[in-house]
Amino acid sequence: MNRGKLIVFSAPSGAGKTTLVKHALEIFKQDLAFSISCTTRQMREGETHGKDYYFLDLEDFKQKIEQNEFIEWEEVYTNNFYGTLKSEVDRLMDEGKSVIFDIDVEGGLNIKKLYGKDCLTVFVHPPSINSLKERLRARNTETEEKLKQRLEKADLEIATAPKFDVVLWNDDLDKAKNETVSIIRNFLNLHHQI
Ligand SMILES: Nc1ncnc2c1ncn2[C@@H]1O[C@H](COP(=O)(O)OP(=O)(O)OP(=O)(O)O)[C@@H](O)[C@H]1O
Ligand SMILES: Nc1nc2c(ncn2[C@@H]2O[C@H](COP(=O)(O)O)[C@@H](O)[C@H]2O)c(=O)[nH]1
Repeated sequence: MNRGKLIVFSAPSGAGKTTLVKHALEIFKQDLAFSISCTTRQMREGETHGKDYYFLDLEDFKQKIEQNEFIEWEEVYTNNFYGTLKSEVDRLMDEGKSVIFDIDVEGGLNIKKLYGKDCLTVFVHPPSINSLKERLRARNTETEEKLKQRLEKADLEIATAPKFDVVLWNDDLDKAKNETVSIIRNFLNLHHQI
């Protein structure tokens, strides 16, 4: 069986990576699977354990770090840990799927270092910092303090864009969705009708 490839979507919070990754998963149902990360942050309304994330308490997360279960992990925001499990990626690749990741910029670049040319890194670029603020406010998932924490990192995160294989501007959402499909179709050599 052919081993799949890896596609990483990274961006500052609010740029739209989750939206675009979900679209890709709908379009490439047969070929692509989502790497479900572990996190210690609180579950949001509408999220499901084992679908959006594996929601762990800090003790369990730290145990997994000690047992070397993560390919990469980060304390992305103060007291909120996120990590990609080796077992998750192996399981999906053993099924012959390519794997798509929605992870922060450091994690994304670390995965690229590990997998090299089998991995495509996509930086989702917001039109402006102000657009991040507006989108996060409209998403209504963060307190003002958490929103500030997320926005404070955005400039530094945007500065890493040139390190990614592809920079995808997410201004007009339909256009960004179409670009997402064409980037993935090319990388996975899926030239059949979808
Ligand atoms: N092009 C766009 N125009 C306007 N709103 C958008 C656009 N793309 C995404 N959004 C909206 O912006 C909000 C943030 O998008 P999303 O949750 O996908 O971002 P994210 O990068 O995954 O953020 P986080 O890192 O915080 O999880 C969502 O409510 C989404 O519906
Ligand atoms: N380094 C990693 N970053 C991850 C992982 N899973 C998610 N994330 C990133 O964290 C922030 C915040 O996510 P949210 O769901 O709380 O809004 C965002 O940039 C995610 O992409 C991971 O396994 N490793």
